[in-house]
Amino acid sequence: MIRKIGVIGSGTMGFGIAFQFITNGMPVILQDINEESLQLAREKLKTYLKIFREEGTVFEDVDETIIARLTCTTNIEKLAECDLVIESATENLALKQKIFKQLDEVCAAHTILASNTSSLKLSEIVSHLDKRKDKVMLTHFFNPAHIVPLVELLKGPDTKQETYDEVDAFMKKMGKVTIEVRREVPGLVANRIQVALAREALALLEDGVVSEQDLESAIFAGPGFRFASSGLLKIMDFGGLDIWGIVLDQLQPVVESKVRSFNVIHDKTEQGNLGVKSSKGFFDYPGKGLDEYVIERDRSLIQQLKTFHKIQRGMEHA
Ligand SMILES: NC(=O)C1=CN([C@@H]2O[C@H](COP(=O)(O)OP(=O)(O)OC[C@H]3O[C@@H](n4cnc5c(N)ncnc54)[C@H](O)[C@@H]3O)[C@@H](O)[C@H]2O)C=CC1
Ligand SMILES: O=C(O)[C@@H](O)C(=O)[C@H](O)[C@@H](O)CO
Repeated sequence: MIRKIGVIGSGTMGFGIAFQFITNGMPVILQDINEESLQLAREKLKTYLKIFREEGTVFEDVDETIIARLTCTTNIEKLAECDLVIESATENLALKQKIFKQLDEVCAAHTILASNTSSLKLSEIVSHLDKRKDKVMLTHFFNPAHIVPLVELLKGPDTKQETYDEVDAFMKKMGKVTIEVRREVPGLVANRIQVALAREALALLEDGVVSEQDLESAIFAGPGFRFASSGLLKIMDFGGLDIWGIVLDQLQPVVESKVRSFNVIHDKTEQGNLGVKSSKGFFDYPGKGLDEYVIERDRSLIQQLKTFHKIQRGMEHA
C-alpha cells in the first residue's frame, strides 16, 4: 500500500507532482539539494492553493492541513521509509543513475523507485541497481503536473506486474489519468506524438506556408479544440475510417518526414529569444515575469480541467 511519497527535485515538475499528491490527501517528502529551490516550492504551494480556490476548485481539506502534508528536506535519507519515490531531478542520465543508486542504498526494501524522465531510458537509469530492479517504474507526468491529467507508465525490464498495478492504482487515486507504455521506446507515446506534430507545424512555418499567429489558430481552433474533448481515434471514428484511409494515402507522402534543424528554432535560440522565460520567443511576453505568465496559463488550464472532468464523467457513464 502506497501511503508515504518521496519526490526528488523541487523544480517545475517536482513541485507539481508534490502539489497533486498533498492536495489529494497524501503526505510528501520533497527533497532537493538546493535549499532555494525548496523555499520556492514552499512559496509556490501557498500561491497555487490560492489560485485553485480563486478558480473555484474545492479541496477536501483547509490550506493548513494540506501544507502540513509537505515536508521539505535536502537530506535524501529522509526518504528511507517512503513507499514510492518519484525522481524528478535535472534531465541528465549520470545524475539520475547516481540518485537511483543512492535511493537503492537508503530506501526500505519495499520502496518503489520511479523516474519522471522525459527522454531518457528507464533501463539505463536503473542499470546500476542491485537491490530492487523488480520495483522500478517510469512515471512520466506532463507540465504542469498539478493540472494536466496524463501520467505515462512504463515498467522496467525486471519490474513485477504487482509493482505496476500498485503504482497505476495509486496514480488513479491521486486523480491522474494513466496509460501503459507496453514497450520502452524513446519519448514513450505522447511526446512522440507532440514531436511529430511540432515537426510538421515548424516545417509549414519555416517553408512560408503559414504565419505564426495563423499556425497558433490552426491548432488551437482546429485539432486542438477537438482534442479537448476526445483523443485521435474517436475523431477518426466520427470522421469515417474510409475517408481517413484516403486522406492518409494522399497526405503521408507529402507531410514532413525529414530530420530538420529548424532555423525558426535555432535562430531564436541563438538570439536568446527562448520564449516566456526571456520575454520573447515566437511571440512577445512584455511587462510581466515568467511566473505571471505561467499563472495566467494555469488559470485557464484549471478552467479547462473542470470541463475535462465533466467530459470524462460523461464518458464513464456512456
Ligand atoms: N519541464 C517539463 O516540461 C517536463 C520535465 N520533465 C522531466 O522532469 C524532470 C525535471 O524537470 P524540471 O522539473 O523541468 O527541471 P527543473 O530544472 O525545474 O528542476 C530540477 C530540480 O532538480 C534539482 N536537482 C538537481 N540535482 C539534484 C540532486 N542530485 N538531488 C536532488 N535534486 C536535484 C534541482 O535543484 C532542481 O530544483 C526532468 O527529468 C525532465 O525531463 C517531464 C515532463 C515535463
Ligand atoms: O510536454 C510535457 O510536459 C512533457 O511531455 C515533456 O516531457 C516535455 O517534452 C518536456 O520534456 C519539455 O518541455
